[in-house]
Parts: sequence; structure tokens; C-alpha cells
Amino acid sequence: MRTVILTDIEGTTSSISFVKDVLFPYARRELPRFVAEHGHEPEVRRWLDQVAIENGGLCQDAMIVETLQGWIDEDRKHTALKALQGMVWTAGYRNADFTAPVYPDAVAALRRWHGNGHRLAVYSSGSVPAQKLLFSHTDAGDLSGLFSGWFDTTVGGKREAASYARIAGELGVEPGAILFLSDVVAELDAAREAGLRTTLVDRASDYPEPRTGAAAGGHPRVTGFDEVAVA
Ligand SMILES: CSCCC(=O)C(=O)COP(=O)(O)O
Ligand SMILES: [Mg+2]
Repeated sequence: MRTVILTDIEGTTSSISFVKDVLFPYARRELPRFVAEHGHEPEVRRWLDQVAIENGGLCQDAMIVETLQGWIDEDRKHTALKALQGMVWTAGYRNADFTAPVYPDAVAALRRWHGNGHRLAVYSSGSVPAQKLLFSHTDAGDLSGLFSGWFDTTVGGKREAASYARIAGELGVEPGAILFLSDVVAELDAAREAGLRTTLVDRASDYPEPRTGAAAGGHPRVTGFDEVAVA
């Protein structure tokens, strides 16, 4: 069976600055209006209530929004925040406020691997709807059709080996049949612990200090998708 390629997004297929300087500020700015307009809808309320409960009980929407904005500033990978961010970004993509840059080497390799019969899947802290939005609205057009698997933190955290075992189970393949690409060594460590193959994507534009030797954690290291060795 051909290797299944599982990829991270931020710092791997797309720049960290797009997420930090475009997506996060957009969500931060638009959240108050989004919650005021959609806070009564069950799919939105469910996540707002979860934030309220974690904040010690009932609180007003204005306080929930403030909490969420604080989590954006801290780059918390909280499932409720990620679900709500995804909903807010929907308007951004639909109104063409922005499109998602995907590194050209990643676009080319993803197309090539797909064309060669490899299954492609995404594992990101961004919610699955947010992942689908991003790959449907890239600078290179709609790439969402290349992927047949989408995973977010509802399968578990990206630094936990159990999450990767679950992903392998959902994809219906042995862990060793999956190659995971990420810019975060701790994520690769967890994937390797679960038996996945791994490669550190160490892009100079995202990481000016190259992570070579011990800093690569023993994972194969590439500076772009064109260097990835897919068995
Ligand atoms: C789905 S795009 C937004 C990505 C995001 O919210 C995020 O936190 C990035 O996490 P990743 O796991 O892709 O590094
Ligand atoms: Mg990343």
C-alpha cells in the first residue's frame, strides 16, 4: 500500500505569519460581532457554554468573548476556541477578505503525491471546518479535493501519541504506513511514539534558526516539501 501522507498546516503547508498575522487578528476582531449575531445558535452556544463552564460557571457573553480573545493572544489550542475561530473565518473567506497562502513547493508535492495514488490527510489544531475552508480558498485555488482525511484536536492533542494511533485507526492503516509532516518536534515525537514515520519541515521563512542535529529530535529534516522522501 502507498504511504499515507498526514500533514500539519501552520508552519508546514502554510506560513506561521498567515495564521498569526491574518487569521488570528481577524478572529479576534470579529468575535464580538459574531457572538452577538450568532450566539443563540445551538452549534455556537455549545462552544460558548463550554468556555463559560471552564471559567467557573455562568458568565456573560462579553466575558466569554474576552476570555476567547485572551486565548487567541496566548495561541491556546483549545477545541472550543478553534471551532469558533473556524466559524468566524468562514465570513472572511467568503467575503474574499483573504485567501490562504500555501507554499508553492507544498502545492506541487501535494498534487504530485495525490496523482501518484497516495492518500493525503490533514492533522491541525485548527478545526476540521477551518481546515476545509483554508484548503478550499488557497492562492493556488481549491486544493481540498486532494485530501481524503481531516483531523483536529477532537481526536486528541497533537503532542499525544494516542491521537496518532486514533488517526491510524480512523484511516484504517498501520501506523507505519503513515508519514507525518510537521514543523513542531514535539508533535513528531508523539507521532513517532505511536509508530508513524515522521519528517520535520524546517522552513527558513518560519524558522530563521535552522533546527539541525539534536534540535531536529532525530527526525528526518527538510526545508520544503520537494525534499520529502516518500517511500
Ligand atoms: C486550519 S487553519 C488555522 C490553524 C490554527 O488555528 C492553528 O492553531 C494552527 O495549528 P497547526 O496545528 O496547524 O500548527
Ligand atoms: Mg504547525
